Amino acid sequence: MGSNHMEENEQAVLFQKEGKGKVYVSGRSGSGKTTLLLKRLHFLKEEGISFQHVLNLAAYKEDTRHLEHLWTASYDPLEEEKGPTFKTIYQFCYQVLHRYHQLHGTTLPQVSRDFRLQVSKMIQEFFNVRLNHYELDEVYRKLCECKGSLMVNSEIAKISYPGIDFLYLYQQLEAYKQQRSLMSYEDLMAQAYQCLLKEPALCEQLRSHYRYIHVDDAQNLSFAAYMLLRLITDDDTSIVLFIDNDQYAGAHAPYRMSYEDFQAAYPQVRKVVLSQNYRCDANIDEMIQKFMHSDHDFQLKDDSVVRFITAKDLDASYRNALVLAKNNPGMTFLSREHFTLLPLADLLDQEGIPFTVSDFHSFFRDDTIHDLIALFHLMIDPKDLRSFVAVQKKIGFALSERALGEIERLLQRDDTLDIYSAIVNSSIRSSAKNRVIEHIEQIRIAQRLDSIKLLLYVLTKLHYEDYIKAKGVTMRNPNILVFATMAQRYPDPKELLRRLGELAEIKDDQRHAITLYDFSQVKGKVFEEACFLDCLDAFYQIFPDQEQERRLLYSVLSKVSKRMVFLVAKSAFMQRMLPHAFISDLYHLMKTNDEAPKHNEKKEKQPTRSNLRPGKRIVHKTLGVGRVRRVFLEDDEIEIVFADGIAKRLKLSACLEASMLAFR
Ligand SMILES: Nc1ncnc2c1ncn2[C@@H]1O[C@H](COP(=O)(O)OP(=O)(O)OP(=O)(O)O)[C@@H](O)[C@H]1O
Repeated sequence: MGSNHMEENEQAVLFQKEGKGKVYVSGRSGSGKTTLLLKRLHFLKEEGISFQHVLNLAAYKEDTRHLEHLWTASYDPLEEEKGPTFKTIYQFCYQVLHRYHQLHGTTLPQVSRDFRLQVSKMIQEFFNVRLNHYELDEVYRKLCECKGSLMVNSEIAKISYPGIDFLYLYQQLEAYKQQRSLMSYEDLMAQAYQCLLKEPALCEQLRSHYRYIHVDDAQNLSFAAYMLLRLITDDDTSIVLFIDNDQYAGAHAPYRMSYEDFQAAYPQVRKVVLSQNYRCDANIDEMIQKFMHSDHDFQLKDDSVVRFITAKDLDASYRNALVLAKNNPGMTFLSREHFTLLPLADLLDQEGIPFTVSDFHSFFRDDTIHDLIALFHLMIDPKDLRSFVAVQKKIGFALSERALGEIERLLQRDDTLDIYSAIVNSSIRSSAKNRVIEHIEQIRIAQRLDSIKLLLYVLTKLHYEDYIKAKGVTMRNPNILVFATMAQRYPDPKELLRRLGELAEIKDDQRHAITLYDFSQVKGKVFEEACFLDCLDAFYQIFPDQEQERRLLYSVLSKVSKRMVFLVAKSAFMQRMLPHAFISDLYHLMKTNDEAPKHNEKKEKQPTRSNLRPGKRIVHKTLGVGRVRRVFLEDDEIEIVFADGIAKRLKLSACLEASMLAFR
């Protein structure tokens, strides 16, 4: 009661006559920030302020739609009046740039979402360094940060990354974009700011037009965006940030604006702190608060709102999801990675259970999957020249274009030949021929293998694994595990290919009951009941920076109000799987709660090779506090994520012998 009353008093700053002032509204997920924003807009309307002079910014398009929907539902159910408009910061910056280029008669560059591929090529070309998916992600984020934080060259030059001259890379990327008249989302914000600096008249126009600025989910803004807002505000402009710095902020160089920084930018800022969680069940709220803040005083009353279900393998885990879907038509299924939804979509489709899945076709666009499908086609049909051409270099056959041309002619002339007999009959150099001949017998035997054995065969015996390894893809990668799950489900390779073909045709726009989303699609959505499909370490290796991963999981968890289920599998594709460290944390948090006070006070045992398990909180004598992420007993290594979110691999025996580790 007391705190509610306090909050009301604090909120009153948002409802002063004429609604002026600068306010920093900070509140965790579900604390009512968006609700308060809408209430404030309604208040301004009642005060007679025209929405024309109000700029409402949100992070994503999905959020703007959600806000429009909420406004109509709460304040204008009959849709009688023109309501407030909501824009993303990117839309706003684009409009600023558009005006600027119109004034100068220049052409506005095109916005392109992602330059990752280009950056990867540049790194290979200039520094002869091949980065895997995660390393590339890290470098790309740093590049984005340089732009979003308006860094000057001398600051960029201080960034170090093994084998890469960072400033040179940054400058090359800039030159690449400029030559092609392209820009990224970070450029959009930085350029809009720079254009306003150069064009005071445009700045003044915007300043006198927008007298009220609201930013929902302000944790997503970049530093450049904040600087831009600074330019279009004066002493009389009201600017209100609604912010939760715990939540995952998007990929476009987010800047965590603290209250102190905001205060430094604007004198006389007021602060409103919202501390309730109106959305989630109290026990879920306890769990997510403890998950984000280890010092939170954890008080759990009922752990039944959160369930963990372990299956013997990944296929069985998806079957558990199917049972949940049958019994709970209102349940939403969430996955960390987009295409890990595919095996569930397959089961739902088989059972005729209506579902909606938004574009899991990335699975079919994935290079490795493309190759595996071609390899399977080739194994089933040794005359399939198209598939052979697509993969032959990747499995070390390395036949020249000329040789392929000759094989094609031989096949056309004699339809009793398959590719391998054509190669034997051809005039191709014997060294090249022999590379294929040594496999022919086995390839013919492989035609009779079941899908899983065939997958193993192409990966190991045909050495496709060597090819993907060089690109940083291992047998534990989600795409391989999903393919293997489907292979296990459809033992006949022909049937497997047929089914994958069918699934590739499933359209995105089905309007059905059960919904399947990956984490990136959760924006602007809330759920009563959710099942987390792929809670495995192998599926969560997305951000090298674990703090980001934690924030992302927190943002998703906090959108589930009543009940959640986590699915874990013990194995996949004959490999032992581990639950992701964060899911393990949640599990231990919920399950050990009963004994927690007594148990925790007892001194933990000394760490040993057998009790150092993923999720354990430890202290390292020199590196400080951290959490065990993985233990590689065979390699005598332990991977620990330290407080700064960076994972380090250490020699396990050295740590134990020198008593470097203790449990927390
Ligand atoms: N004062 C309140 N009393 C009761 N319910 C509230 C109150 N404020 C908000 N709610 C409800 O709580 C839920 C969460 O509110 P809201 O979406 O505004 O939170 P939020 O802080 O914006 O969350 P997020 O950061 O996750 O977007 C909504 O269902 C909303 O209707």
